[in-house]
Amino acid sequence: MAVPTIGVLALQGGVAEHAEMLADLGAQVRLIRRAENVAGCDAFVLPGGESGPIDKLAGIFGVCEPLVASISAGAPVLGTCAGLILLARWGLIDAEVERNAFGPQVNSLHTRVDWEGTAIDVAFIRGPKVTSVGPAATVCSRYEGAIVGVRQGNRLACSFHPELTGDSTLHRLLIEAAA
Ligand SMILES: NC(=O)CC[C@H](N)C(=O)O
Repeated sequence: MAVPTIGVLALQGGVAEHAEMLADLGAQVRLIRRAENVAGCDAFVLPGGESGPIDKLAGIFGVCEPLVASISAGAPVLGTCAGLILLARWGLIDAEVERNAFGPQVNSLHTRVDWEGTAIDVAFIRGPKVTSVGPAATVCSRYEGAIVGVRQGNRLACSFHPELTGDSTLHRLLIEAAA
C-alpha cells in the first residue's frame, strides 16, 4: 500500500502533535498553509485552536475553497475541537455546535470516552458540544450525555484532543480511510 499523504491545516492551533502522531503511524505529513498545498493530499486534519482565526486565515490565504472542494469530493478528514466547529460551519458535517460548551480553560480535563465501542483517552480544552445532528451524520461519542464525536462517512469530528494524550485511535481510522 502506498504511504498516504495527510495534510494538516497549519494556520493556527495545535498542529505539531497531529503531525508527529501521523508521522509515527507512517503517514507522509504535509502542512497546509496555502492553496497550492491542498492538491495531492489523500486526507486532512483540521486541528484544534481558535476556529474564528483559523476560518479567517483559511479565507485570506485561499485555503478554504480547495480544502472544502477536496473533502466534498471524498477526501477523508479528522477535525478536532476547533476543527469540528469548522467542519460544521463549512457544511461538511451535518451538525449544530455550541462553542466553549465545557467551560473556560481552567475546566480543561483529561478523561476516557467511548468512540464507536472503543475506549479512547482524550483531553478537553474549551471544547464545543454538538447540540444536534442531521440525518447525514451519526453520533460516535458522548461525554456526560453530550455529543462529542460524530462522523459523516469518512469525515470524523470530535470535541476533544486525542493528539495531546497520545491516543492514536482516530488517526488510525483516518489513515485507513485514506488508503
Ligand atoms: N481547543 C480548541 O480547539 C478550542 C476551540 C475554541 N474554543 C473555538 O471556539 O474555536
